[in-house]
Amino acid sequence: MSSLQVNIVLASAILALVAHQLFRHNESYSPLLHGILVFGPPCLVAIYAFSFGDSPFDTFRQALITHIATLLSSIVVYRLSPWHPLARYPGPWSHAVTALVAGFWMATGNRNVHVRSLHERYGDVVRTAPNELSISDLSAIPHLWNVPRGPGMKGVSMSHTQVTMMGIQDPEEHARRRRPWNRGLNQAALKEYEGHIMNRAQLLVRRLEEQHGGTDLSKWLAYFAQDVMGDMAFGGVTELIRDGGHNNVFSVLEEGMIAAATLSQLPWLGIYLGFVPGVARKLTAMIRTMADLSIKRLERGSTTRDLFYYLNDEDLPDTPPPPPQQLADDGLLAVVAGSDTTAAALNNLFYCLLTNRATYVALQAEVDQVFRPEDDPYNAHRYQDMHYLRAVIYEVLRLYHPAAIGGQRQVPRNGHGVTAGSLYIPPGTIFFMALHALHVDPRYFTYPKEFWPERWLIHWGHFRVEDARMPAGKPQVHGDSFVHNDAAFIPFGNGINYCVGKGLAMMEMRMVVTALIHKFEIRLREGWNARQFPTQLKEYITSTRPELPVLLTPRW
Ligand code: HEM
Repeated sequence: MSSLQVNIVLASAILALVAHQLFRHNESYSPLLHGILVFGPPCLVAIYAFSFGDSPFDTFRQALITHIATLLSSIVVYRLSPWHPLARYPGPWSHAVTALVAGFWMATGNRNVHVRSLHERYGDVVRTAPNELSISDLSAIPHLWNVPRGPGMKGVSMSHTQVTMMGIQDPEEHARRRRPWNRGLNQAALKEYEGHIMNRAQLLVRRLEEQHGGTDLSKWLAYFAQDVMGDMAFGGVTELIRDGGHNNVFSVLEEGMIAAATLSQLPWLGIYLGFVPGVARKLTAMIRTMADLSIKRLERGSTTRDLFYYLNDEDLPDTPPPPPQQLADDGLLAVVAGSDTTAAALNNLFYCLLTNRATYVALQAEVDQVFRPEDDPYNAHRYQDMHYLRAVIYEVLRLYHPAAIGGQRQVPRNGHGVTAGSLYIPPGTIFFMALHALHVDPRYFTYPKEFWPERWLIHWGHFRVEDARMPAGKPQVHGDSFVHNDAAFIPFGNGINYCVGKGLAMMEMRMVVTALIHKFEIRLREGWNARQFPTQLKEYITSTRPELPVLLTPRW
């Protein structure tokens, strides 16, 4: 090797170490900056070698190889070193080396189960990626909700500049974008939507009455949730309950979800893929379809007060309307956050009911107490006193949380970090509140992995634990040994980013469950292996909806 070549290798290696430090201090998702840090130093070295008469192309190739090899080695060594800010937190070394491992788990749909197993092994705070913690420390969590959102949604949107409200990291900008959502989903607005939801629930019942010989309930529940969100977000673009699923514009959602979930762990990859036409086709189709629907809704104008009416500031005539791109982003968010979550929750709920006959019978008794055979079971006002129904819904949300990746946050890079109880989270750290792990933690819930709605009624003081029915095959629990910690149940999140659609979701779930239980005797199709359902349940951004074959017999 000539002395010039030695100089080239040395210079490239030193510049790579400098580039790593620059990148570490100014973490950015800008592809331009990444390009400068990766290709800039080898270019400088090539120019230097050229001045000595060396071929710039050969030098550039050699410098680039040295630069990338040194950069990667430096990153790996730093991430595993005791100087890394997250070095003190336990976790598998493979997760500390690269976020690709977390991306892999997300792509399998089993990330939550995996994270729960990591918490069982390593404790309440686990390093799940080089710069990421998962937190299930209940004393810390209440202090963490108002930390700004993490960068995951940049990957989902495949852009570092254009994200939905859920991806806005600046708290002030988020609060501004959230205002129309708050107006469009508050109690007064929900009252206006009741009629729409009732129409959809009535149509659902009528169509189910026609399904002689059985049907896949999962499909109908999804049609219901998607038609409702189509009404809310785009002024009624779909008639899935009426016409069936062919031409279902929302099927792109399901297809794009695996890519979206994976890229939420690897935002930089999502941003790069956004520049490559044809890659992540399904995700791009999902984003484009929702944008088209928003544009069509804008062109049609509003005929009714739906969520879009508020998102478009039509209730504030003196306010200029938001830019169309913002509406397209909001429409996409409404449909992803609002339809898939509710559909999955309903599907899981009926699975739990149909595999727990005693619970089904108890719920049916409550429904029959409130609604006589000749009554219409769509009166939302009367759901308020249906405590067993609420307990069943809560129990399903606890056990099978449908918004799997809720709760990602990032401590601002330019501050002092966040102290929450005994926990210190350094600046720049991304973290998740491990909702699923909390929901099934035996420190907070007795028989945590059992579907047992009675736990809520005991907790609310409706009866004593001694008088309660236990989960099948479980010994009777007495007095103080019953554990129920409400603070560990956070299905809709909390703080400034909590789920703005909670009221709508609860109204939809109450109405559909009450209507179906009131109108039908529902059984699982004979011979169907119910045990396969939980194994088919995957969590991407929202959970999947495995098939649920049922037989519905009208009761009256
Ligand atoms: C069972 C159903 C649902 C569950 C379990 C659920 C759960 C969640 C969770 C956990 C979050 C994240 C909170 C956080 O990061 O702190 C969230 C956010 C959100 N949800 Fe829901 N959700 C449901 C239904 C709905 C519905 C029907 C809508 C209606 C549009 C909706 C709209 C939203 C929106 C817009 C956000 C983002 C809020 C923000 O960024 O400020 N959700 N939801």
